[in-house]
This record gives sequence, structure tokens and C-alpha cells, in this order.
Amino acid sequence: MAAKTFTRDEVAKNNNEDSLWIIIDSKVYDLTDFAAAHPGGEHVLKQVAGKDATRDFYQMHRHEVLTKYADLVIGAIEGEKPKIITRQPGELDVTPYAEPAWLRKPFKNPYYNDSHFKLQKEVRKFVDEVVKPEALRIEDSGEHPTQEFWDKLYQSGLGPMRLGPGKHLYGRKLFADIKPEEFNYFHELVVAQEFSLTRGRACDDAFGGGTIIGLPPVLNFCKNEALKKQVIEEVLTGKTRIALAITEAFAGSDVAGLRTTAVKTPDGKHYIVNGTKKWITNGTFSNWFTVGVNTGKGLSVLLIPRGEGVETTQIKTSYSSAAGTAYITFDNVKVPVENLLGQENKGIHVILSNFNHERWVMCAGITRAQRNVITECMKWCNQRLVFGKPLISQPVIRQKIARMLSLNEACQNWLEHITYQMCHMSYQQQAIHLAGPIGLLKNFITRASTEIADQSVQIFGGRGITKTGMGSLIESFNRCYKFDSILGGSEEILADLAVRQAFKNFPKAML
Ligand code: HEM
Repeated sequence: MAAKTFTRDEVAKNNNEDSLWIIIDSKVYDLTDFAAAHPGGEHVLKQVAGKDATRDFYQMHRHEVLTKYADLVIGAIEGEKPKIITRQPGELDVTPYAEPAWLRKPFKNPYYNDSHFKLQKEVRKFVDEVVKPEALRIEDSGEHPTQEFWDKLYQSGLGPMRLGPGKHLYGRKLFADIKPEEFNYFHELVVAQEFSLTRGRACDDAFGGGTIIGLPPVLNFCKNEALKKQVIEEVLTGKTRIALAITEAFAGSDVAGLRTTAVKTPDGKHYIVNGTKKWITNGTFSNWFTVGVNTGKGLSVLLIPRGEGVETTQIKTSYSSAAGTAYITFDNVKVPVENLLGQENKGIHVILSNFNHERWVMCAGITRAQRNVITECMKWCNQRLVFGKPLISQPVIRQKIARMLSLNEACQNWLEHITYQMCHMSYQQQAIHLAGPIGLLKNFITRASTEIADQSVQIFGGRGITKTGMGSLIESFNRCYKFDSILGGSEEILADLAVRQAFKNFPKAML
């Protein structure tokens, strides 16, 4: 709270470049020294010197600009209170539809209980206070998260929860005091969706995307207990990182076509691995790689540590280098046979069993990111004046908002329905019954993203294609939404998988 108070007449006297004050939402800002450095220029500030510039300010800036420049505040207007709501860390966003229905009053829900509500509240605070500042730091710089960040993530107990329910949680103190045995896929959904509220897709991946997909094969298929223990302990305490390395320049969604080879040495003790991997999330900063290889009679999966013969280089993609997307070369890498995950030549089961969960995690993140984009649009339409009226007064804009909201509500509701099925099926049953439905879901969600990305940029205009300022989230979403249409199985592959699976079970009696 600003200590000093002024009358509006007093502020009005500071109306020139020697003393340039303005009022924004009842607070008084002294911009005399700042004016020359103002990214929007000195001239615009002089035009509002001594005046209330609240409306002008919110036409041009995101609210967080005021938080960043809080030291320009010299006081407040006597007897006036701020009208603009500043969301505090951990708080829900009160914009209509900004939160999924289960968090909106007075809606009821059949899926989430008190522990989910408690978890959501505390993760939101952690994301606001710890994750978002790190996201802001790394998104533009392209740097990787610091070790200090990893320590905070894992010491809080949140890190292992990002991998979902399972034995890896037992014996650990989890975030928000959630008991490992009560942790279900809805808890994981909460964590995944809250993490996707960071600045963009790249940051969400940077904060452990590789671990979410790279560690489960070790958890589920590593027969070497000592190695398994070592990797799990290292990764789940934030000391090292792991990446899933399946795709190649030669084979994307077509995993059967992998060309990286693993040939056994004559003494049968090692594999010699040669080949390349492409688009490997977190690859540039991972210490371990869960790698799909061709072992002659089929696919196998090997756990390979970073070491001699393993080289990673950054691939420059549409999103930030913070995610560490790598091109990897394996050059005569000697890997002990004990590092085989699952059975030799039957690695396709390891890879496929991982896919359902990976795709579901992606669905969770994208759906929440879509809602974030729609909220930005709604806020913008409310504050932006066009032809002297708020943008939302235009019927064509309301049609766009309605379409985006309907798509996103459908995505969230379908996602929760699938999550409920996951809670009531074994991993094995999920593999049999949910591969098709999750494929359809991901296909639907990414098609919805395509439309939401398109509409949002139409609403924001030039700001939607500008990296800084009001439309920065829209620009980032438009740059990155395609990742989800391709990663983890392209839209076309997933639609095809779903329909092929459905027809596999077509009852003969119906012919
Ligand atoms: C506390 C007062 C202010 C601060 C700290 C501030 C800060 C900034 C910053 C950081 C930007 C870069 C874009 C962004 O990150 O959003 C910017 C742009 C701009 N500002 Fe300000 N500003 C202030 C007040 C104002 C006022 C009162 C006006 C208009 C009367 C104004 C007009 C502009 C314009 C026209 C731009 C360029 C926008 C664009 O490129 O779309 N600013 N300002």
C-alpha cells in the first residue's frame, strides 16, 4: 500500500517533463525519470501528464507491467481505493470461464474431492511464486532451468507427482501432504494443468517434460534393480534428468522404422549402439536417455547414460530452446546388456505402453493452455476500445468467444471422463481399452487448439503476432500449438489408430 496520499489537483500540477506524474487505478506514478526510457516513447506519457491514465494504460499493457515497475509508485489518491483486481499468488482467476468448471462456484463435480482442491490451491501458489518467474527468465534467454529450481521442485515433493500415480510415490513426502496411496490420476491432472499456466509450451516442457515420458519405462521395465534404484533416486530428487529418445529423422510416428542399431558384442555382455535421434525434449541437458533401438529382429529399449560416444546438439524449433530439444548421435556407444528395458526385440510393448499416458498428459496441458488463451481474449475484449466501444460489444467477437469456449469446455469434460476411466482400470486394461479413445481425444483437442489459435489472433490483431506486450501469450500459443498436433503421435496417426482399434472389435454378428 502506498504510504503518501495526494489530491487529484496536486497530481494535475505535475504535468510536464520536469515533473511527470500520472494516476493509474488510484495510484500515483512519478514517470519523470522513466519517460525517456519508456518503450512506448516519451510523447505518449507527456500527453497524459498530470491526468488519470488508467484507461490508456490498460489499452496498451498487461497488468503485470505495473508489478514490474512498482517502484515508480509514489503514493495514492486521497480517499480512493484501487478498482482493478490484482490476482495474488495462489488465487483463482475471477474472469468468467477462466477456471475449469470444478473450480467455479456454485458448480458441483463428480470427480474431485477435498484433497484435489487443496492440491490445486497449493500448486497454483507454487506455480505463481516459483515456476512462473523461472519461466519468464528462461523463455526468452533459452537457458535451462537452474539446479536451484530443480531442488525447489523436488524438495517440495511435486516433482515425482508429475509422473502420475504409482509405486514411485510410496515412501515419499508429497506436496500438499497428499498421501501416496490416495494420489490418483485426478491429482496428476491438477498438477499437469496448473503447470501449463506458465508462460508457454516450451517452459512447461523445460520443467521436466523429458522425465514424465522418459522415466516410466525405467520404473516399469528395468530388471536391473540396482540401476533402477540409482536412476529413480537421482531423477526423482532432481539431481539428474532423463529424456525419452525414440523419434529419428528417418522415423517419426512410424516407430517401427527406427534405424538406430544396437548390436551385441561377441561376449554377449554389451550392445554397441549407433544412430541418431531427433526432436528429443530435454535432450541437451539430460543425463540419461531411454532409447528405442533396432536389435535386428525387432525394437528394443535401452537405458543409456550420457558418456563416451553420446553427443547432443540443440535443435532450433518454433519454441524456446529452454526445453532443450536435441539432435542426438550415438557413435559406437557401449551399453551393458543389463540396461535393456523389457525384452529384447519386444520393445514395442515398452514404447506403446508409455504412449497412452504421454498423450493424456499432453491433452491435460493443452486443454488448460487453451483456456488461458481464451481468458486472455476475454480480458482483452473487455478492456480494448474500438470505435469508442469495448471490443466485446461487437457481435462477431462474441461469436468467436462462444466458439472457443464451447470447444474448450468439450475438451475439458471429455478429458475428465477419460481420466475417470483411467482411475478405474489397471495399466494393462488402459492399454487395451483406452489407446483408441485417448487417440481420439488428443486429435480432437489439437484440432480445437488450431481453431482457438486462429480465432485468438484475429481478436488480438497485430498484438497477437507480437512477442512482447498485451498479446504475448497469444503469440506464444500460435507459435507452439502445432507441437501437440505432432508430438506423441500426429493427429492423423491417432485418428487412424482409434478407428482401426474400433474396427478390430467389430462384432462378426453384425455383418
Ligand atoms: C506506470 C506507467 C507505465 C509503464 C511502467 C509503462 C511501461 C511500458 C512497457 C514495459 C512497454 C512495452 C510493452 C509491454 O511490455 O507491455 C510499454 C509500451 C507502451 N506504452 Fe507504456 N508504460 C506506462 C504508461 C503508459 C501510458 C500511460 C501510456 C499511454 C498514454 C503508455 C503507452 C504505451 C505505448 C503506446 C506502448 C507501445 C505499445 C505497443 O507497442 O503496442 N504507457 N509501456
